[in-house]
Amino acid sequence: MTTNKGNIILSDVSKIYSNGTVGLEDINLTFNHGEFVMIVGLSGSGKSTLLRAINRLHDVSTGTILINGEDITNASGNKLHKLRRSVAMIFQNYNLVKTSSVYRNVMSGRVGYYPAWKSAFGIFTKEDKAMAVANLKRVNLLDKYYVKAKDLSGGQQQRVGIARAMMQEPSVILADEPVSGLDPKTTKLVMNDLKRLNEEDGITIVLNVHSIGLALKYASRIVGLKNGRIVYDKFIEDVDKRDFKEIYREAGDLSDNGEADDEPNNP
Ligand SMILES: Nc1ncnc2c1ncn2[C@@H]1O[C@H](COP(=O)(O)OP(=O)(O)OP(=O)(O)O)[C@@H](O)[C@H]1O
Repeated sequence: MTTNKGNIILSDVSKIYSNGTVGLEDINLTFNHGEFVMIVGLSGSGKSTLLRAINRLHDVSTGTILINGEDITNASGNKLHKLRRSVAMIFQNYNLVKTSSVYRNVMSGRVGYYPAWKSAFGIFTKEDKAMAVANLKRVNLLDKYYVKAKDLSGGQQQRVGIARAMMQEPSVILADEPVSGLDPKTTKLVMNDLKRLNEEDGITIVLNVHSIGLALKYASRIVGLKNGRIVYDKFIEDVDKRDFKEIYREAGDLSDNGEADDEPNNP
């Protein structure tokens, strides 16, 4: 039996913001189960718009997006709720409740499985509490269980964000510049956590990044955006480093291409 789990298909997707700005134009892309896709492009090229369209944080103007074989662009009610649950999101600014404990933040990833009143009172099953412990272990932060999010470093907060994402039992993780602002060593820890989830759990990962160095090091596929359009799409084995000059050239800005990152090596 074939399964669509972890597949994302965008067909003829465009996004025009209400002020007339074109966020995305004629995007046709298929991400398959288990891919680690890194989206590169200059600031304003449409990377965040793409991720927000995939989990329907905003509506697209035209086109359709299938997640696990189901159309999220027209979904509502229970169907939308279930589709969103299968797509976890990791944010640049971590999006944690800073005054809450690590445990509470991680458990909040589970609320999609509970009626609102139960999660509001923090009523979770033993199994789900055990899942929180297991996910904190996976990101090596179990010792921070009771610590408030605000007392963690940026890298630790992002890894709590990853543990929280895992509580959704997602088939897809969307990560919007999850390592921007982190130092190279911490970046490596966060990226290695994501790579491990991708390889061990087969979770499809779509990750926005400014750094070409990081994309070359971790991606199984690299997609380049410019002005809301796809200008590059290659599997890592077909990538030539020189290709990226093309993506960045027109803006005349090669300073932000990530070559200052640590050299590619095995994660
Ligand atoms: N809410 C909005 N309203 C109007 N225009 C927007 C909105 N959000 C984004 N845009 C515009 O859409 C285009 C794509 O923006 P987007 O944030 O997707 O780019 P990006 O590649 O993620 O940039 P960055 O790397 O800086 O995060 C830009 O021209 C941006 O100004």
